[in-house]
Amino acid sequence: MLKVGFVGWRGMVGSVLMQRMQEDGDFNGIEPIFFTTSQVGQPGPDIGVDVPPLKDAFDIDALKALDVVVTCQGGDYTKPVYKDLREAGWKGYWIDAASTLRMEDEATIILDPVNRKVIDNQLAKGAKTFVGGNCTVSLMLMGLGGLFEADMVEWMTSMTYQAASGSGAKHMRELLNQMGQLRDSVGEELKDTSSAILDIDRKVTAAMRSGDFPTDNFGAPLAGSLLPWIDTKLDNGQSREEWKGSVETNKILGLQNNPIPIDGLCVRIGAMRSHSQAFTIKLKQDVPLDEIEDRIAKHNEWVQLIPNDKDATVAGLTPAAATGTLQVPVGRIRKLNMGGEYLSAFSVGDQLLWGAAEPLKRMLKILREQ
Ligand SMILES: NC(=O)C1=CN([C@@H]2O[C@H](COP(=O)(O)OP(=O)(O)OC[C@H]3O[C@@H](n4cnc5c(N)ncnc54)[C@H](OP(=O)(O)O)[C@@H]3O)[C@@H](O)[C@H]2O)C=CC1
Ligand SMILES: N[C@@H](CC(=O)OP(=O)(O)O)C(=O)O
Repeated sequence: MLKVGFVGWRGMVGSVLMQRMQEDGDFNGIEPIFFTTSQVGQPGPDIGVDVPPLKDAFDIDALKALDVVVTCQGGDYTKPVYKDLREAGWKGYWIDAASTLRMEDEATIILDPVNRKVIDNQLAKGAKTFVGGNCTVSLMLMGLGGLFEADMVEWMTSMTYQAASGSGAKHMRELLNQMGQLRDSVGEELKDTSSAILDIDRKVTAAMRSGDFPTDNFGAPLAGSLLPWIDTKLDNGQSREEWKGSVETNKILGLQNNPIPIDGLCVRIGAMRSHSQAFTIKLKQDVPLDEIEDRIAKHNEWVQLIPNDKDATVAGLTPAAATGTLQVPVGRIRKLNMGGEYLSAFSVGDQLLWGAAEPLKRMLKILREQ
């Protein structure tokens, strides 16, 4: 029975992973051992089977006894511990949600409905390090995997609308506090349906700009606004999040030697936990729309084709519709005015499921089936 250590299981991503593993009975047939960076000795989580008290996540000897480490603890944990553990001679499997190791040669980015062949090849070569992809990248590939599989994409832009959860739990709380503060600033005026909307707007804007508006986490108002920058700046003017779109996609697809150009702008919006993306895709050839839709729809069981009409779009192609589900709706598929090779599409997906926890959960299952 595989001895599997879980680190970061009580965080936001880790909690989603625990929930999904319980739903699918994934704790049966493994020996789960739970680790912590702050609560050593406390009881482990209730997962329906007995588990020992929490162990120290920095105890290299305890980690060395494991066959698999699954970590959702973040890069600050991965950075020192992975190195120390490998240097101590550990040959087990490391499955990680953090971005730290993704672009390392020894790491495979995991998204098995898209790159199962790459994963299997790496396993056959003895690879031991498997890392979940960036959330926008994984969600884009889950939605448009059919086009990449058919080698139809010459280049692509992705303009994102990313949810607060991508920055963490504190940011989700801050977004809600911002929303509440905006609403409260005009509570009386909203009760009076004849009050002037421009007065309401002026008050809301003043509230957003006031010194007591809660912005400690985002650094600026997000509710009623947006933030067209995610992560740090690179020398070429891209944000790191934008850079990941290209390098991670091509690594997942095994195309590092002949990469598909992908770029765009990443924007934080006031959604809670589903990321959306608008794509402009330059196809290699002018392919009829019905063939394109067919390839997208048949690629995997989670992609959900949304007809390009208003009712279907506002009902099904939104964060409100996708959150909490494994579905990846893709819609607004149409040819652009620029010509038959130019395609638009829009996708939505829960960034804590396919964007974070689900690929890790599935990788553990792949290891068990070996
Ligand atoms: N947020 C996201 O969208 C994505 C995140 N990731 C990766 O996953 C990592 C973890 O992200 P996320 O889950 O958002 O981080 P969290 O901040 O929710 O959790 C991280 C750790 O914080 C500790 N912690 C301290 N206080 C609490 C508390 N009150 N409740 C729960 N945990 C607490 C826990 O460690 P302990 O039990 O040891 O104290 C926990 O494992 C990220 O750093 C990133 O690398 C990857 C993809 C997407
Ligand atoms: N950066 C993503 C979330 C995330 O954690 O990404 P990564 O796994 O690449 O660090 C966002 O802000 O929406």
